[in-house]
Amino acid sequence: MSGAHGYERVALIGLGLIASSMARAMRRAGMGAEIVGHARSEATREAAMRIGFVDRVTGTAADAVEGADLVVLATPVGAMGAVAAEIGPRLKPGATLTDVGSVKRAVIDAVGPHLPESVHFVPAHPLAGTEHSGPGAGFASLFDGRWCLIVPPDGDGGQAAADLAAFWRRLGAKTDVMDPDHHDLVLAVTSHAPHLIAYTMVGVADDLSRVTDGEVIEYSAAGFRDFTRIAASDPTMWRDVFLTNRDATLEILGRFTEELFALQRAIRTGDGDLLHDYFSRTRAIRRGILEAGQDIDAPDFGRAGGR
Ligand SMILES: NC(=O)C1=CN([C@@H]2O[C@H](COP(=O)(O)OP(=O)(O)OC[C@H]3O[C@@H](n4cnc5c(N)ncnc54)[C@H](O)[C@@H]3O)[C@@H](O)[C@H]2O)C=CC1
Ligand SMILES: O=C(O)C(=O)Cc1ccc(O)cc1
Repeated sequence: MSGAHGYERVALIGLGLIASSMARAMRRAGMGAEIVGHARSEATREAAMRIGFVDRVTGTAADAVEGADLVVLATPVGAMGAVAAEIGPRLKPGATLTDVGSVKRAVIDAVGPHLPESVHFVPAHPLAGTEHSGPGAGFASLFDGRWCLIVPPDGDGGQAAADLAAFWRRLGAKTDVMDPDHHDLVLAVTSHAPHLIAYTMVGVADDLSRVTDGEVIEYSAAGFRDFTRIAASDPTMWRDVFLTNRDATLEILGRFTEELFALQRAIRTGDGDLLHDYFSRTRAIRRGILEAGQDIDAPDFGRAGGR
């Protein structure tokens, strides 16, 4: 490594949306690092070279990490343990290994045991993405103004974590440090449960549209269109998120169903006050976020110009 956050060679394992966006953002920032990529399929390796966001590609993950100062696991979370087992013995002493997975405790447990003492393990999670996947889906500005959470297994992660945070800031992100279990609970509320709800709602509408001959989709209003966007997200990635963040997701979904039943009951019994109070509370939350000046991703149809 040369100087603060000056990784000279960066290896990206899994060349999809996130890895290709990172590579593009590195180039945009003028980082001179050599970018080596590994993808399992020849077609993905060829696409990465053709698009030009990597300097070279390798047929195995172990070859990609040779001599790399920073190694980024950017596969679905369920694949990370096996990749770590393969690359562990080939990692350069003093290198930093990170990941971009949406779940952190399961990744720490699956990856950590395969790493030599001489390697710094600094898990991370950029809170930015889209419903698209693959090497062609990435773009350099994906992380601009978005959080990247640095999630060291113990404590603050020391200098390696500070260097990784500085690297993410050069990619355009804001950074913060978070404890792994807290991360998984927060993300279960803000991302994982909402995705499951979107998947379910679109599934229900799809069942219904068979009955009504497509009109659910034809006349879908904005809210439902947002659900269809989210429910178009990568099936492998999201299967792995739910299987690996099982406890936190089930905890949040349990609370969600309780509240849903309470609202369902209010509708059945005609309890308009309960419904009105509930919706007033949730409206105040949204307004509070906007007044605090925080970026909200979902299009705001109440404001001119949408987003
Ligand atoms: N898509 C999103 O919006 C976000 C995703 N993430 C996380 O980033 C990671 C990557 O996600 P994306 O880039 O969106 O996925 P993607 O599907 O675009 O790319 C992942 C790539 O990894 C490859 N892969 C799977 N198993 C592999 C293995 N064993 N060895 C090598 N490559 C393998 C896949 O073929 C695919 O090309 C996931 O862990 C996800 O949880 C984090 C933030 C946002
Ligand atoms: O596209 C969307 O709305 C997202 O929610 C993107 C996203 C997906 C998974 C993550 O771990 C972080 C961000």
